[in-house]
Amino acid sequence: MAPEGASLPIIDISSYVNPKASPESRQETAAALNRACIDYGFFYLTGHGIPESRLEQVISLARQFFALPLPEKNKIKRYDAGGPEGGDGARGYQGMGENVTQGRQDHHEAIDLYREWDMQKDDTKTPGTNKTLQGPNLWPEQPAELKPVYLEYIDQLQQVGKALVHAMGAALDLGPEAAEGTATREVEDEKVFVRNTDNSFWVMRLIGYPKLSHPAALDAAADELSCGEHTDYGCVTLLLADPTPGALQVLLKDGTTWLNADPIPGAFVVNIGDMIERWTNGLWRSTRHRVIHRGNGYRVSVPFFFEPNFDAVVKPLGKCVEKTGGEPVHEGNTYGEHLLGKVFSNFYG
Ligand SMILES: O=C(O)CCC(=O)C(=O)O
Ligand SMILES: [Fe+2]
Repeated sequence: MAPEGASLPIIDISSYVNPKASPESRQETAAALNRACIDYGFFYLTGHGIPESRLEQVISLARQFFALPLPEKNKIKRYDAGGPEGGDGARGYQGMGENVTQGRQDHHEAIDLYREWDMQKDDTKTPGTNKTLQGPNLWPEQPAELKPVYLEYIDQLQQVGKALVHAMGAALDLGPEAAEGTATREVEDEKVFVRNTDNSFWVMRLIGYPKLSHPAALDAAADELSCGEHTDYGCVTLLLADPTPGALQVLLKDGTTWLNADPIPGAFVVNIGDMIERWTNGLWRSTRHRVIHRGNGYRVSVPFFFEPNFDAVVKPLGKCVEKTGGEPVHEGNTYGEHLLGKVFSNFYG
């Protein structure tokens, strides 16, 4: 385990949320962010402007949903794409143990929400069925406030995501924003991530973790995992979790030390995903993490995955290739292709 008292860095993003902030304050934020991304790939995010009361409401509504009887939760069950139930293989409620990471069952249940499909639909399907990801979100009827509160929260999160990826572009020293009219999606200036996420194909998971019946001793490999070891496959994750300590653990760069990422009230736990690792040509790594819920209560977390646009081409940025020795780690493909590959392999399969 990590030395007692060790903790992830804290990044205050207010200088990028506030349009009037000084260049000096932005520079300071960008420098701190660069260090956090190099050293950890994980950090706490404060100064985002979403009130703590809203964060508490989001957790409480998710908790109320998971406390419902199973038949009620199964009203929004996720079904395979193309089937008679009208599922799209991705959206909806997933029961306990359906999620698999590295071939092992995870001990959690979840609702998965995605950006609504606003691109052309594949019309080669049988009428009344959906292609993968092309169905509507399945919102629970109960609790009734969940949908309106979450829709507003998702709008707020996208603003935070935008400020954060802007700061990331600055932290990589990609250069000032290109002149208006010349800034296409391919231009690699400090706004490159902002433009390639301006129609973010975001994902949100509401996750419920019951108490494990055979949790491992603190240092041992776990018998039962709440969520197995993985990296996140997208851009940046803004995680909101209830106060349960000791559940989320982050693997430090030494490759052996697990650090508890215990929640700080009002802050998000943020981590970078595989798309940022690819864009930065490995300068910033997506960090491995896992969940082993050893407490007695029922733990709730709500990660928001702020992802690239579905059609964004994600390939190593020239400046990052230069800084890392000149060999690109990937030839590039669209985020949509990458995501579909994940959906078909049960994500962390
Ligand atoms: O519940 C958590 O703390 C983290 C969940 C997670 O890592 C994920 O959903 O990718
Ligand atoms: Fe994760």
